[in-house]
Amino acid sequence: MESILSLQQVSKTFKSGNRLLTVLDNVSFSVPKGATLSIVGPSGSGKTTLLGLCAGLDRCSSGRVVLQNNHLEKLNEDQLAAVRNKYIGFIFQNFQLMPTLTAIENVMVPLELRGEKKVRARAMELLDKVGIADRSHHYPAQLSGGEQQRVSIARAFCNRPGILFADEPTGNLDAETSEKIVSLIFDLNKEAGTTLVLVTHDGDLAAKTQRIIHLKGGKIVSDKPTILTA
Ligand SMILES: Nc1ncnc2c1ncn2[C@@H]1O[C@H](COP(=O)(O)OP(=O)(O)OP(=O)(O)O)[C@@H](O)[C@H]1O
Repeated sequence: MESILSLQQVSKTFKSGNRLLTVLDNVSFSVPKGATLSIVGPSGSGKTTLLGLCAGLDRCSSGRVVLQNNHLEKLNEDQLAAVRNKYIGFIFQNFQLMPTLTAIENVMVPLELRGEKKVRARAMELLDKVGIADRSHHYPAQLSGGEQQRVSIARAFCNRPGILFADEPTGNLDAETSEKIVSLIFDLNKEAGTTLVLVTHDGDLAAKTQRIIHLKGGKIVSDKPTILTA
């Protein structure tokens, strides 16, 4: 099956004083279009760093990241931004909404950057889909954590991304809100055929994806299909 994402021998090192810290060590895997995948592992194992490299938010020290036939290491910052805008949605654990913009404006920004027309109507449609159309004129500080996460999901889906990366999408939410957010992500995922790559500490959430990659000390220690019970 065609891959939307492929990593080949990816390593990431950081300088710490005069020492080199290897955070990702020779990581390789491919993700077929439309698949769902979780990346799990202990704190500090490199999960967030890996997601950032896959999404073109950061660059690897060696190796290759190929996303939708684009070799990310060969792109300059503007080209990377264009690839992110065209193919990628990203949901952060701490939402990362712009505090000075209302909910609807937060969703409109990426649409405007793409030069789309009727952006307000489209943003409203997305807020409606995630169930917070009635909060569209609230600023992030006036929204609960779950509501902010819904806005960030609407924003992540606004460019109809081929692939969605979510870093602990339910990490800051209570159990009930988490459940709603998870079904929202998987529903939107099914509807649009979006590939889903999640980082999570939540075993139940990981078990909902088709495959689980386990990282330890920056290396893949297992990469297996999930045994789906439902
Ligand atoms: N910019 C940086 N400079 C130096 N070290 C960094 C940098 N970013 C991350 N690291 C280190 O890389 C390691 C992996 O961090 P990362 O955030 O990817 O782990 P994680 O698996 O996502 O952890 P958690 O589950 O706690 O979020 C950590 O030891 C961290 O301190």
